[in-house]
Order: sequence, then structure tokens, then C-alpha cells
Amino acid sequence: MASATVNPDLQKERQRATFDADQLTYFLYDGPANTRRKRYLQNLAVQETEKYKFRPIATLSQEQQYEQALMRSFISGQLEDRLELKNAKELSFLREAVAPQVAVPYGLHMSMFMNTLETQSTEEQKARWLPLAKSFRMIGTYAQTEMGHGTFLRGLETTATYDAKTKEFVVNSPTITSIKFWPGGLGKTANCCIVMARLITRGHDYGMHPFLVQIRDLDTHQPLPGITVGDIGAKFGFNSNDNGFLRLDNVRIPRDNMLMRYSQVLEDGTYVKPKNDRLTYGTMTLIRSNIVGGAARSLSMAVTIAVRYSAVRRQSEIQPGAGEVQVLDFQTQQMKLLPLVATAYALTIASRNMAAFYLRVRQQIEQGTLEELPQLHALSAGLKALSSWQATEGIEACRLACGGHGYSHASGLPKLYGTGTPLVTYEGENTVMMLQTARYLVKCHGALQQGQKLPSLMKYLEQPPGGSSGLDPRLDLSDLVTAYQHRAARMVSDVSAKLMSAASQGQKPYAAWNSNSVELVEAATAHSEAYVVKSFVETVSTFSGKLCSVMETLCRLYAVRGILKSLGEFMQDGYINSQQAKMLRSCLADLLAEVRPNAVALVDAFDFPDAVLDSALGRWDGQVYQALYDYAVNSKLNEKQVLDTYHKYQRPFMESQWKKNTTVAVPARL
Ligand SMILES: CCCCCCCC(=O)SCCNC(=O)CCNC(=O)[C@H](O)C(C)(C)COP(=O)(O)OP(=O)(O)OC[C@H]1O[C@@H](n2cnc3c(N)ncnc32)[C@H](O)[C@@H]1OP(=O)(O)O
Ligand SMILES: Cc1cc2nc3c(=O)[nH]c(=O)nc-3n(C[C@H](O)[C@H](O)[C@H](O)COP(=O)(O)OP(=O)(O)OC[C@H]3O[C@@H](n4cnc5c(N)ncnc54)[C@H](O)[C@@H]3O)c2cc1C
Repeated sequence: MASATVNPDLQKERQRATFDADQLTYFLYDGPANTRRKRYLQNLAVQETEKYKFRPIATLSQEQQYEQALMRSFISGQLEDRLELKNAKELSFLREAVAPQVAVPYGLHMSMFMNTLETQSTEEQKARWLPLAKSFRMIGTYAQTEMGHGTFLRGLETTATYDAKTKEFVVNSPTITSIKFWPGGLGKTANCCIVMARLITRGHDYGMHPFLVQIRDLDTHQPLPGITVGDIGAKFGFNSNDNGFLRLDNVRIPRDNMLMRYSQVLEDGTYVKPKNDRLTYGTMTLIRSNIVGGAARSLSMAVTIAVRYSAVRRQSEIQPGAGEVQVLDFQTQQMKLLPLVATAYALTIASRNMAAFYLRVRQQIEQGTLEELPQLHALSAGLKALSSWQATEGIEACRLACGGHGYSHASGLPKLYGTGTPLVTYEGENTVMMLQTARYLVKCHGALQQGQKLPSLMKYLEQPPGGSSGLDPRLDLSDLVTAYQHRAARMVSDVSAKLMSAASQGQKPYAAWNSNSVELVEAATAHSEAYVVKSFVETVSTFSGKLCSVMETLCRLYAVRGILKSLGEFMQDGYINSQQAKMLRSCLADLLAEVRPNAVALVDAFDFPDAVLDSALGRWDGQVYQALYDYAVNSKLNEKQVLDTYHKYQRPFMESQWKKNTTVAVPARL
């Protein structure tokens, strides 16, 4: 539906903004020129995709969803070739607009498979495989998780046993629980995969290593002998992706199909150790750091939908008789949505810093320096978990904040939730990731006790315990950062003390760890939140003028809301006192009121085209009712006035009921 007019409430919202939303858009997309380029690419993608008149994905069967996703990738491929796109960011904008929130079957090929080949293969292997993978002759996936194990990688059962006589590995799934399960694109799309299997040579088990295994004929696409492969069936969401299962029955692959950049098996079966055996986990670290940005983007879409709709939706009165208000004027609605707008920006900024840190450490690793690897692992694991939890909860809160219409697929919010919520589970289940971060924090605390210096991101743990916060109604940003760091340092210190005390009482470390794991997760969450707040504060301090003051307010809102949510943790050692808690509560109300006039401009700045939001409620022009009505009218059930099922089941049912009471007189009209 094309609408010439913009809803007047939305128009007013845009006029009353106190800053220029374009300036914020330029920050998000790295300047005016890149923003123009992004808009150009996304407009082109939308125009091209509209020609296909795709039906809403939620109305399709699993097979139709899969087909539509492949068609969308086909369209994207054509455009990418026509425009000769190479730049990763430009490709991601184009693909986002061609397949908005559609889990495409090539996703794993383009991310984990390619990355594993690039980072874990030798130069010779790269020369052999990368041209095939880049030209989609090889379509791969990353097959690590098995039915029985996803988290505990040392428990994987798939084996790759070296046969020195034939110079081959024999890859085998010995049990039902060893069947590879879940890999994206594995079921029907991929013709090969990186199989993560336990390497056995000369009778010794060296644990998980990557192997390239061809699973389908490159021409006929039929599964090869020894391979049983298929789709795992309908899921909570993600149904356009053929997540698959794979059973390997003593499949033989050449020795040099083991990815040998870090560890090798020589022809005679000798195993050569890597410099650090955690380098095999490198692809997971990359994707975890990417997930932070993905989570931020999904939440940004959800808040754009919910805030625009809340500006358009008028329901109930505040002042009796004065007319119905925009629901965004209710303080409770502001409380639901505005901290989430702040969260979307906080996570977006944290993800940029995370990506920069990843690149820096990756470059060091390429040069053989592994010093910062533990820090990178701890940060990426913690931020992956924090961002995906906050985004998933936030998307659902946005749906609830849209009332009844939020429940319709027309809102776009169920689709966002369906593709967003697996982020909590895949690439490392969140609780498990937080425990990895906690493990590092406890180690750092131990190092500190022994007088060692801590690495850059952990320096704040060095601050002395105790003290009290200087927070006052001015809400100085540095006081907020210090409060978050103090709380995290205190929690790390408390839980470390508990672990040490358990040890001194003779409790085994593993038992002490488990019986304190709730607190460990809380400490890791506090650490990750401190990083996000610090990143937010440091970044807004680089802004100037009106934009700076708007973003500082947003930053305060994020930080204050977070403190009030976990108030006990900030007050436990008296760092924040009850007067300050009271003060923060009233500051929160003030901050909501301060952000309110800029709410629409803040979400407009994300610059999502309507087709990317794919939402009747989040439209830029605010013509939500017409769009909802069009969506309803186009429901498949409305294609015929009287359906065949009326004659097949409804009428016979009604007649069977009539027979029970034949005395009722039925008029021609009611
Ligand atoms: C478009 C993209 C879509 C993506 C779709 C999703 C794809 C997927 O889901 S692929 C499958 C992802 N699977 C996972 O993430 C599995 C999660 N599990 C793991 O990562 C690990 O098994 C884990 C970390 C939980 C435990 O591993 P384990 O080897 O038992 O470690 P553990 O004994 O706890 O620690 C060993 C050491 O390794 C370190 N370590 C663990 N992981 C890493 C890592 N990634 N990098 C560096 N160091 C690491 C630990 O910090 C620890 O160090 P230290 O001994 O110095 O303290
Ligand atoms: C949509 C989707 C796509 C996926 N794509 C891929 C893919 O492409 N390739 C691939 O290999 N895998 C893929 N996976 C699998 C995914 O990586 C795993 O599901 C994930 O790593 C979690 O492992 P799990 O399923 O074994 O969970 P489990 O570990 O069984 O988790 C169950 C519960 O146990 C808890 N738990 C487990 N261990 C611990 C512990 N040590 N301490 C405390 N609590 C613990 C968890 O917190 C959780 O609450 C995908 C999954 C999904 C949903």
C-alpha cells in the first residue's frame, strides 16, 4: 500500500525533535557518503525484491519458506554481481534489504565455513579450497554440535581416525548421540562441511579438530556413500534455514583434508601440536563478537516499530475529557520502550568496540602473538550473552508494548523474535558463556592477589574495595561508569573469596564452582554491563552540540535504569546509599520525560527502510491502520468467501447439532 500522507502525530514528533537525526545516522553508518551508499544499495535491493511479490514468510509452509529464502539469495547474488560488490559492510546492507530477518540457507557457508577455511587452513589448502568456496562450487557449513553435545566440546563423539597405510582419515559417527545436529544449511543445501571431530592417531585421542568432508556429489547433489543427511524438521523459528543432521559411516577422507594450519598429522601419523589448542575455537570467537552487532540491530528494529506505533496509537485519556493521547505519553509506556531505545544504542556502540578489539587481537594472532586471546574470549563470550539476552527480552517487551496488534505477524515483531532468540543458544549457550567470562575474572582476581598487573580491560578490578559513590542528581557520566565498575569488582571479589574459602575448607574446586555458579554468572554479567556503559560513555563524549546532549541523556537513562534493575548489587556494600537510590528513582522519571520528545527521531536515525522492518506498525509514514487492514484482507483465508471446508466439516457439524433439537424454528434472516 502506498500512502501519500504521513500520520500527523508522527510528523509532529519529527518536528519537535531537539537534534538532527541525520547526524546520528551518519555516526551509525560512518559518515554521509557511506550513509548515501547504504541507502542507495538498500533502495535498489527493495525495488528488485518487490518485483517478486513474496508472500509473508509466516504464512508459508517450511518448504515454501526454504524456497523463498533461496530465491532471495539468488536475487541478492544477481545484484552483487551487477554492482560488483566486495565490501563486507555493503554486502551486509544489501543482503539485509533483500532478505530482511530471513535465515538464509547459505548463512553458515558465508560466515563460519568461509572463516574456518580462511583462518585454520594452510596456504596450500586455502589455494585449493577458497576459490571453490567463493564461487559456490563448494557450499559448506560448520558441523560441530551433535545430538548429545553442543556445549561440552570435549564430549563430542564423532571420530576422525588416521589410517597411515592409506594416508586417510576415517570419519565416523559411532552412536545415535554422535549424529551432527543443528548445523545451518546442512540438511539440503550444503555439499560439504567442516566436521569437528576427535582426532585419533597412533591410538591416541587428541580431541576436537576440523576436517573438510564432502557430503554430496558436486554435480548431482546426491549424498555420497556413507553419508546420511537431512533436515531436522520444523523449529520455533528459522524455518527458512535447513538446519540438518549428518551421520557419517566410516567415511574416508584424504589426510590433507584435516585443516592443518595450527596442528598437523604427518604422513606417518605423528601428531604436531598447535601453539595454543584454543585456536581451534577461533571461528566461534569471531561469530560471538559478530552476534553482539546482530543482537543490537534486531533490537534497534524492534524499538523502531514499537516507538513509531506508540506515537501513532491513541488510546485512553490522561486528562479526563481532554481526548485520547498517544500511548507514548503514558509514563509506563515510556518506561517500557525508552530504556530499550537506550539499550539498542548502548549495544550498537559496544559491538563496534568489540569488533575493533577482535580485529586487533586477530592481527596479533596472525603474527603469532597470543597474549590477548584470553581477554578476547572473555569479552566476546560475555558480550555475546549480555547482548542476546537484552535483545531477546527487549524484542518481546516491544511486542507486548504494542498490545493486540503486536501479536499479529503484520507487526514484524514475532519474526524478529523468532530469528533473534536463538542467539541466546547458538554459538555458545548464554549461561555457559557467562561462566567462561567468570572463569577469566576469577583468574584475574587471583593474579591481582599475587600482585600481578592486569590486562587493559580488567584494570578496574585493581580499585580498592569499599568507599562510596559520588553520584548526585547531575548524574556525572564518569560517576556512573565508576559505579558499574565498583559493583563488578565487588562481585568478582566476593565470589572469588567464596571459592577460596570453600577450597580452604577442603571443598573440591569443581564442587565449589558449581555451588557458586549463580553468583559467578551475576559477576560476569556485571562485568559485561560495566564494559557496555564505559563504551557508551566514551563514545558519546566524542559527540558535540545538541546530538551530544541527547546522547548523554540516553546514556544516563541506560545506566540509571540498569542500576535500578539490580539495585541490591550496587547497595550491598553501601557503595550506593538509600538516599542515592531514592534520587536515582526520581532521576529516572526525569530522564524518561527528557528522552520522550526525541523518541521518534532516535529510532528514525537507525534508518531502516520500511521493507527491512517489514511491519505494518513500524512504517515510516505511520499509516498503520490501512496497512493492518491490507494485511488482513490479503490473508490466504480470504481468497474465497465460502471455503470448501465449510461444506466438508462446518456444515456437517452444524447439521449434527441441529439434529439434537429439531424444534428450533430457523428464520430466513436473523
Ligand atoms: C550467521 C551465523 C549463524 C551462527 C549459527 C550458530 C552456529 C553454531 O552454533 S556453531 C556451534 C557453537 N558451539 C559452541 O559455541 C560451543 C560452546 N562450547 C565451547 O565453546 C567450549 O566447549 C567451552 C568454552 C564451553 C568449554 O570448553 P573447554 O575446552 O571444555 O574449556 P574449559 O575447560 O572451560 O577451558 C579451557 C581453556 O580454554 C579457554 N577457552 C575456551 N574457549 C575459548 C575460545 N573460544 N578462545 C580462547 N580460549 C578459549 C578457556 O578460557 C580456558 O582457559 P584457561 O584454562 O586458561 O582458564
Ligand atoms: C537455530 C540454531 C542454529 C544452530 N546452528 C548450528 C551450526 O550451524 N553448527 C553447529 O555446530 N551447531 C549449531 N547449533 C547448535 C548450538 O550451537 C547449540 O545448541 C549450543 O551450542 C548449545 O548447546 P546444547 O544444545 O548442547 O545445549 P546444552 O548444553 O544441552 O544446554 C542445556 C542447558 O544446560 C545448561 N548447561 C550446559 N552446560 C552447562 C555448564 N557447564 N554449566 C552450567 N549450565 C550448563 C545450559 O545453560 C542450558 O540451560 C544451532 C542451534 C540453533 C538453535
